[in-house]
Amino acid sequence: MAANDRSGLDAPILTVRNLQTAFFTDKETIRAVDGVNFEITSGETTGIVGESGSGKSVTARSIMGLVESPGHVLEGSSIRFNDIETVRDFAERFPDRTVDLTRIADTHNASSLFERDGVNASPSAFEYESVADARFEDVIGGYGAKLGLVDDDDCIFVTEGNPDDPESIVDGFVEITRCSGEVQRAMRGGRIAMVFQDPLTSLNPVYTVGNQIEEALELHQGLNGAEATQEAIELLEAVGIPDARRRVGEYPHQFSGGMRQRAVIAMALACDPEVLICDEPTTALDVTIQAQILDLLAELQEERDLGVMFITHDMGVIAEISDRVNVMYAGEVVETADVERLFAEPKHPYTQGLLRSIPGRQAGEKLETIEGTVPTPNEPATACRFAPRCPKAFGDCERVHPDQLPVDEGAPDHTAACLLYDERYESQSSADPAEPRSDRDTRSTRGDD
Ligand SMILES: Nc1ncnc2c1ncn2[C@@H]1O[C@H](COP(=O)(O)OP(=O)(O)OP(=O)(O)O)[C@@H](O)[C@H]1O
Ligand code: NI
Repeated sequence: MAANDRSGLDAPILTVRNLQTAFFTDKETIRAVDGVNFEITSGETTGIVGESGSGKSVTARSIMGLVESPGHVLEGSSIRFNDIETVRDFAERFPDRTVDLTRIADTHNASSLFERDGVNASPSAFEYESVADARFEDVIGGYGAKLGLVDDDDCIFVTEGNPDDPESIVDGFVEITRCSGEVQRAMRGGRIAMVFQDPLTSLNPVYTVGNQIEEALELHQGLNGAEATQEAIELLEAVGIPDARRRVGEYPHQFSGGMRQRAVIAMALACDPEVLICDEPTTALDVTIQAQILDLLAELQEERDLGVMFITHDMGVIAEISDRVNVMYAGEVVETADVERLFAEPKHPYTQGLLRSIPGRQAGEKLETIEGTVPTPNEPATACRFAPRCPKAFGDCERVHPDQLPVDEGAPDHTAACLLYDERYESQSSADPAEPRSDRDTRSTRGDD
C-alpha cells in the first residue's frame, strides 16, 4: 500500500482531485475552479473559506452535478465517492455502467497515462511527487473515457471484488464527474445533499413544508402516505422545529428565516445522505439564529456520521465548525490544514490576511481588510494569483505558479501554495513573517536556476 493511502476508518468518503470547472463565454474562459484537491471524511467537517468570487460555490455545484451552461467540469477532473454500500447498490442497479478497474489496471501502467495524447495534466496536479506515484484510480475517473479505457457512461468502478456479484465488492468508488441520468439522480439528493444560503431557493411557496419533505422521502426512501407524514414530522422535530405536528401543514411563508433553514435541512436529511454540503447556510441569518443552526448541524453530523462540507467567507464560522480547512483564492486551494493549526500557524499570506480581518481577534487593533479584490481567473495560472495583493510577494511570485507543498516537517497535512515555502525559491523577504516588504522594487531574482 502506498504511503499516502489513508486506510480504514479514516478513509475519506469523498475525494476531489484536480477539479477544474470553467465557464466558456464569448469573451473569455473563466477558470472558476482550477485544479482543486481536498477530501471529505464521514463525521468530520471540511471547511471551504475564501472571499467572494474565489470559487467556493462552483466547487460545491461541481460535486452536486449542478454546474450550469456555459460552465463545464473539465476532463481530467475527478470526484470520487468512496462509500462501499453505494458502490454495491449501484453495481446492482446499474451493471452496464460498472467497470472492473483491477482488470484495466492489470493491463495498463498508471504512470504511463500521463504520457498519452489528450492527458494534459502533470503528475503534480494529482499531488504526486513523481510520476511513479500515479495511481490508476485517481487518473481513470477523469481520463478513462478519453483514453478509450472505459465507455463514455461508465462511472462505477470496482477495485476489489466482482462487479457481477455486488456482495463481494469490498472496494471501489463512484466517479461523480462522469455520472449522468439515473445514476446522477440517485447520487444527488440520495447520497449527497446540499443546503443553500437562501432557504427560499429550495422551498416551493405553493406547497406545504410537509409536502416537500414527503416528496423527498418518497423519491429517495420509497415512503408515502401516513408513513411519510410521520417521518416528515420526526425530521422537523429532529431539526428543532417546535410543534412539528402542526407546522408540517404550513407553507414556507409562515416560517421565520431560521425555521425555513431548519426545514431545508430536514428536507436534505429526508434522503438520508452520507455527505451534506452547506453553502453559506447561515449568512442571511442574524447571529443568534446562526449560532443555533451551526449547533444543529454539529448535532446532526454526530448522530448521522455525516461528512459535511461547509462553505463560508467568515473565518469565525470556519473556526467554530470545521475539522479541516481549505482556503480558496481565485479558483485554487492555497492553504489546507486542520483547523487548530490553520488558526495557530497560518502560513499563506492570504490566510494571514483573512485572519487579520476577523473582528475581535486582535483586541484594540484596527480591523484590517485585504486591499483589492479576487481577480477573475480567466487565464491559465502561470504565476501566483495572489501576488498582486500580497505584502510578501517577491520577483518569482509573478513568474512561477506555486505548488501545494508541506510547510512544516512535523505536519505533513498542512500545505500551502506559496513560494515562501518552496526551497527552490528563496525569498529575501522571509526574515520576519510579520513584517510586510515595503520596498517591492528590489525584487529577488534568485531561484532562476
Ligand atoms: N454562471 C456563470 N457564468 C460565468 N461565470 C460564473 C458563473 N458562475 C460563477 N462564475 C464565476 O466563477 C467564479 C467563482 O464563483 P463562485 O460563485 O464559486 O464564488 P464564491 O467563492 O462562491 O463567492 P461568494 O462568496 O460570492 O458566493 C467567479 O469569478 C464567477 O464570476
Ligand atoms: Ni458562493
